[in-house]
Amino acid sequence: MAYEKELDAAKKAASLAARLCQKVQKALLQSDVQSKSDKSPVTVADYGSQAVVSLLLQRELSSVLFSLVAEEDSADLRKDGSQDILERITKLVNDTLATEDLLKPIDSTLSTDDILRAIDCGTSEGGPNGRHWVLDPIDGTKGFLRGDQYAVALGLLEEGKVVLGVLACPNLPLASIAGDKKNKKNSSSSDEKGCLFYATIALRILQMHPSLSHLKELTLSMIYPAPLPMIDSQAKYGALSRGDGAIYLRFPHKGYREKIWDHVAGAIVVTEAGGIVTDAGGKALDFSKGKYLDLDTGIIVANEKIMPLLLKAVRDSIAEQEKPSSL
Ligand SMILES: Nc1ncnc2c1ncn2[C@@H]1O[C@H](COP(=O)(O)O)[C@@H](OP(=O)(O)O)[C@H]1O
Ligand SMILES: [Mg+2]
Ligand SMILES: [Mg+2]
Ligand SMILES: [Mg+2]
Repeated sequence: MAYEKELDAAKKAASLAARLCQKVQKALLQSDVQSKSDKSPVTVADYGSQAVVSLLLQRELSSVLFSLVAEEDSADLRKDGSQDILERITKLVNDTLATEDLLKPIDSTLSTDDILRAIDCGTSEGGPNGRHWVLDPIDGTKGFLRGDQYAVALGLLEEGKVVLGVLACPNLPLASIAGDKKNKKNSSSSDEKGCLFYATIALRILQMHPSLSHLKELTLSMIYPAPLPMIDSQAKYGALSRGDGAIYLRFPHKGYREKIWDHVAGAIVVTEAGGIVTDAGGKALDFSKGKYLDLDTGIIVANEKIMPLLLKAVRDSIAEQEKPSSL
């Protein structure tokens, strides 16, 4: 199978990073001193997750050329007064790595400098040539803070195309989130949470992986339309890929520039499940332009039956809004 080694490494990295995030989210929710405006636990988890993925991918793949386009960088951690937070992140990463029975064990305790370096491996600009890993260490920061949905989203670009994606969604129920009673009645696992979606190009049949026991893996099939509750992060792409819903429309405010790490992993998970991801003009997303997506108006995700009608409805609606008012 193409990308087998890369997929194994990516699943392991995203699962382990998700474990780190779960630990921080649990502590955040249990903390008496928690205040809604306190963003520091998110920061710790974002940096920690990015360091874990960066370290794991490099150890498992040991390739000379390693390019990672990731959301976070270490600039703030290098400023005066950041030593405490950096030490917290370093401990968190070391503790997380120590819990894993890694094929190639991380042999020594990592220093704060090792952590800074691992985070800064993610400063690649991406682009149309070669291989680039793309990481959102915590997608859905708002959901994470609320104790709700978030995802560790990791993808691989080859010559500008997405060839692999992994979405670890620790809080996403295994059962459909569509409120579909028929679906839930037959499921003994409706209270279980934690999903790992993954796809490589042209891999449609997915298997269980025993070493990833804390996140269940899911076979993808994008078929059933149903209304979904609002959820944060690329867990939306995961939910659509398994048929919880059939349409995802994302129309940010004018001038907002979408980043590739918010869509790479989700896009391949959906397309390999038989769905389509385009911009409002019906063009496939182009991940080859660097960190940002250059797209027309918004992002539309649907299955192939609905897509033509949906695109027309979106275009009509945009045209209607742009019509000069008769008043
Ligand atoms: N005003 C805005 N419009 C659209 N997307 C935004 C936004 N502000 C932030 N985002 C991006 O949307 C992502 C969350 O997506 P969603 O809204 O689907 O949960 C955020 O990822 P992070 O949480 O990784 O920063 C962030 O990159
Ligand atoms: Mg994001
Ligand atoms: Mg993020
Ligand atoms: Mg962010």
